[in-house]
Formats: sequence, structure tokens, C-alpha cells
Amino acid sequence: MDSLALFCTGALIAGGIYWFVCILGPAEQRGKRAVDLSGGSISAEKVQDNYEQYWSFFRRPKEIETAEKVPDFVDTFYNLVTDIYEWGWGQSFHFSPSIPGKSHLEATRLHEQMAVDLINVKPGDRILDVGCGVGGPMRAIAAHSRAKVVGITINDYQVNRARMHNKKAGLDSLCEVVQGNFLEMPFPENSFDGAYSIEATCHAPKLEEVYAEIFRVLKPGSLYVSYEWVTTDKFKSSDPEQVEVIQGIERGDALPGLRNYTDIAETARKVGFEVVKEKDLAKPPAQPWWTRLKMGRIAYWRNHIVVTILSALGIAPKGTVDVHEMLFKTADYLTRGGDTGIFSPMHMILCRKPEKTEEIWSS
Ligand SMILES: C=C(CC[C@@H](C)[C@H]1CC[C@H]2C3=CC[C@H]4[C@H](C)[C@@H](O)CC[C@]4(C)[C@H]3CC[C@]12C)C(C)C
Ligand SMILES: C[S@@+](CC[C@H](N)C(=O)[O-])C[C@H]1O[C@@H](n2cnc3c(N)ncnc32)[C@H](O)[C@@H]1O
Repeated sequence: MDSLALFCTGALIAGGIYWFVCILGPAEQRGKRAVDLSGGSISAEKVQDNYEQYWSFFRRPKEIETAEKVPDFVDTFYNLVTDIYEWGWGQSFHFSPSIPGKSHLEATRLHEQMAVDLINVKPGDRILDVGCGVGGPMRAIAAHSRAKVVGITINDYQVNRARMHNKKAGLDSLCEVVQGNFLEMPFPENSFDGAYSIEATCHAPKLEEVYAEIFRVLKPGSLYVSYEWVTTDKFKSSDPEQVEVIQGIERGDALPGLRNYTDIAETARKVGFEVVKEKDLAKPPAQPWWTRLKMGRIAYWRNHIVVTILSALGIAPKGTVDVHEMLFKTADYLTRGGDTGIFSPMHMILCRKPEKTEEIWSS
């Protein structure tokens, strides 16, 4: 083979690898690239240890039940998965019903916009995003409503990613990101004109604690909407196969325990909210939210190969393959949860903080 042919073959192989890893991979344009996968705020050498630490929480379930330990366990989880989520899913870390003729991104945006439309927000209002991730929903909601959005996340790495994306999108004057625990928020009472949480409060060990905090920081008369992860009326705790699916979802998603849908409104009322509306957005006529997970199967195999190669080359931290494999299995449990109808990630509840709350506090 002469040198020109050798050069062309080399260039073709290099181009192919670049296309496979960098172009085919990212879920959003100019999103996270496979070669940039990291362990979040954890240094690369500690990713494997932290992954093992994450699993050890499930070997001592009592520890997960201890409220004080949960934020640390959730923080470890997001250090491990944030880059993989961004790379393989995008900047919005939640599900949405499929919409025929619309892309995943369009369906995601409509699901996010529905949340802010429900809380009647005006331009200039200050609203809270409880558990904001890297800010996909926050940016969509700020752009759609022109409200000022303050997001809170426990994970430091997500704070930096969210701030970077806000700046890049030219939305940093409307979007602010704070590192903190949503069980003890660093905000004064009656300081927000509205609030929303998208698939985040499921990480709270006691829903009552996070709802009470949201209630505290909201101005009287303002609205809060949440998309909750729940087991539905189809779930039978006596069926071992169903229990396996629910436990698989809990373990792969850092959940201290999935709640039943009946607990949501009850908890909201207990902390003083008026329940305005409650609806499982996953129920027909909505199209399945889990088809996107099913359709991604080929991409997951490709991602598995990419992660294995990058990890072997020392580009991705050791442990990334394990984390990816955990997510791969989780995708299967989530799909089974969706197919059987025993699980919903979008049980919507819309609540109002009453104008007068004195009676509630004194009772
Ligand atoms: C609300 C939460 C997260 C919900 C989803 C955003 C994520 C749940 C499972 C995740 C994924 C599973 C499979 C991954 C795949 C193997 C990989 O190649 C690319 C990324 C995945 C698709 C990943 C993306 C995010 C999820 C869909 C929880 C945590 C409360
Ligand atoms: C699945 S992500 C959803 C993120 C975002 N709502 C979205 O849809 O893109 C859950 C978020 O909740 C945050 N979270 C979980 N427990 C928390 C806590 N105790 N305090 C603050 N944030 C928390 C996580 O850090 C993460 O950002």
C-alpha cells in the first residue's frame, strides 16, 4: 500500500471514530461529548470508589431512611450520572409523553411549558425550580414565561454546568442557580411568586419535609406544581415481579423509596396547601413516555462500546462502565414500569398556598 492510500485509510478510520464518539453520541447539539465524561465533582480516581459507596447505601437500607444521609447519597449519585445523562439524554433530566409528529426535544419543552403555564406566572415574577439539575427546564421556562427562575440543586457540579449553559443561552439575567438542600432552603419565607419541581422531590426521604419548605418560601396565594414519581393504582405489593421492578427503579435512580400516588395530595394538604388539581399525565390519551427509552436501545449498546473504549484508554474515569451499566439496567426497569402501568414519573399535582395561613400554623 502506498503512503497516500495509507493516509486515506487512516483519515477514514479517524473520521469514523470521531463521528461514532463525538457526533453520534451527544443528545443535544453542542451537548456533552463522550470524551468529556467525568465523575462530576468527584476526582477521576475516586469514581469507582464512589460507585461502590453508592451501592453500599442499598446494602444498609436503614441508612437511606435516615433523612440526614439522603442528600449525600443523592449528591454522590448525581456526580456519577450527570455527564452520562447530558451526553445520552440532554439537558432536561425528566420524561415526557411522546407526541406523534414531534421530536423528543419538542415534547420535552411542551411538558416543561405546561408546568409554568399551570402556575400562572407573569413576566418579572420570581419563581423557584426545586431540584433544577443542569437547568434544561429552567431555561425553557424562563424563555417561555419571561419570569425570573431561581433553581436549587444539591449537586455542586450541576450548579456549574447549569450556570455555564445559562450564560451560553444568554439567559443568565433570568436564571439563577443556587447550591443547597431543598429540605432546608436558603431563602426567606414568602419570597417566591410560584414554584415547580420536575421529577426531583422523589429524592426526598420524607415528602412532607420538602413540601413544607416550598410552602414556607412561597408568597400567600401563589401556586406550586410538581411532577411526582409514584406507584399507581395498578401496583400490587404482593406481586414479587412488580416489587422487583419498583426496587430496580429505586436503586438505579437514587430513590429512598417510591411513594404511592395517594400519598401526594395527602401530604400537600398536611403541610397547608390547597390542592387545585391532580392528574397522572402518563395516563391515556397521553402517549407512552417510555418509548424514548425503548427506542434508545441501539444507542445504549453504542454508548456501552464507547464508554468501554474510553475507560480502557484512561480518557473516561475507571468506574464509568459500571455506572453506565447500572443506567442500562435501570432503563429496562423503567420501561417495565411504564409497560405494566404500575409506575408513573409524571403524577401532576397543582397546589395553592392559601392567602391566610395563620389557622393552619396554629392548628
Ligand atoms: C428523574 C430522574 C431521571 C430520569 C431520566 C432523565 C433518567 C432515568 C434513566 C436514565 C438513563 C438510562 C439509560 C442511559 C443509557 C444506558 C445511556 O447510554 C445514555 C443515558 C441513558 C439514556 C440515561 C439518561 C437519563 C435517564 C433516562 C431520576 C433520577 C429521579
Ligand atoms: C432527576 S433530576 C431533575 C432535574 C430537573 N428538574 C430536570 O427536570 O432537568 C433531580 C434533581 O433534584 C436534585 N435534588 C435531589 N435531592 C435534592 C436535595 N435534597 N436538595 C436539592 N436538590 C436535590 C438533584 O440534584 C437533581 O438536580
